Amino acid sequence: MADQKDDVTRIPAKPEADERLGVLRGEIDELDLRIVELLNRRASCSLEVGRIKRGAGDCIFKPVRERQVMERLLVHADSLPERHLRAIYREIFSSSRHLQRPQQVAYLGPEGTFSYFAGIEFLGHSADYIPQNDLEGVFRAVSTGEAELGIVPLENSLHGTVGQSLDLFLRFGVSIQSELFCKISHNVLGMGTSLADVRRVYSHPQPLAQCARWLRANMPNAVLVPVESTAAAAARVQNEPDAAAIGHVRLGDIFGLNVLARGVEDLPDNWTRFVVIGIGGESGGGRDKTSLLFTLPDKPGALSGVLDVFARHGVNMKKLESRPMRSEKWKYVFFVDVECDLERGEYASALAEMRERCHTVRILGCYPAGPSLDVSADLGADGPE
Ligand SMILES: C=C(O[C@@H]1C=C(C(=O)O)C=C[C@H]1O)C(=O)O
Repeated sequence: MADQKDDVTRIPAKPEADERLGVLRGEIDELDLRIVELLNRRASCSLEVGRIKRGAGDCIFKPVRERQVMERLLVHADSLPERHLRAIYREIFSSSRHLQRPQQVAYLGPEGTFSYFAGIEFLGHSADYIPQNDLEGVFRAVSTGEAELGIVPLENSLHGTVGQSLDLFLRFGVSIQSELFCKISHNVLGMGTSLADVRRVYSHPQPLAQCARWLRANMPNAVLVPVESTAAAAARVQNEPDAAAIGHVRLGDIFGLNVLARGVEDLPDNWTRFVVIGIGGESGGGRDKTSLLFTLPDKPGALSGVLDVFARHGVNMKKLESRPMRSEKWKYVFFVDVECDLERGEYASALAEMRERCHTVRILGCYPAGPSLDVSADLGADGPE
């Protein structure tokens, strides 16, 4: 009781509260003007950086620099939660890049795929997102210059490599500029209101695989139909009341569908690693990962010889994958991720040794280790901190 009374006495009387609100709002108005003035000054600096980059034929997107800017500022996050500061700066960077040169980002469309949300979450709203019908379209758009950047899924924590993405690196001379890890959650969406009425479930093969057990247990009679993307599945379902799509929860808003079941992935810790592809990339320090591919002579010890080069030079290998070469049957190309910048001077002799042992070595990109982002959040349901 005493507490309640104290609470009541602490609330200022109405005229007093109004006066205080007026003062606070006056302060906010003043601060906003200063923020905008500073943002304008920042934009002018960025425009000049852009002119210098264009003069030198340099790329616009500098993920290492962006990470440095962000890390320096996060130390100062105080009343503003870190997550909010990151979101604000994601948009400042997005605007800044756009001012330097409007950026087209190709992705596997249509709007509403996980690639789309990964792009927005990482590169912000000032880029122009150009949907492509398939992953090949994303690589092609970047290699022809139709898009400055592309966003492609490379691997999933439950289902491994997206083989098609790796294969496309063999056909297109694009490089990896950055990576990001996205938490993925799947939902069943349809025009109806009950799972029991669903006869067909459309989705991309990856989500169908990631939800296989749940689907067998909860929709045993539905036929699973693989299609080009999760959002393409949602588009189809608009005209088929006895069908459902599996994908991002916000496909419901985009395509006017009901969410029939949420979080239907077989294991909740479901992450996809995406990479941002472009032509060339950022040079200089601060890059802590390298992706490369190599082909080997057909003789005993060829692969172990390359792995030995890594071991002797203290290079930590994170991933090794072989894919068919396609141009020659029963020949393979190896894709490797290592935990260092292989273009740095200290690894020059390791690279030279590798080149001696391999038929071909191609560095796909050196880039900063990527952030982990939750792209699955239903923004409407995103509560306070
Ligand atoms: C301003 C620059 O260009 C881009 C925008 C950045 C920013 O707004 O801080 C940082 C890196 C680049 O992606 C820069 O290279 O410094």
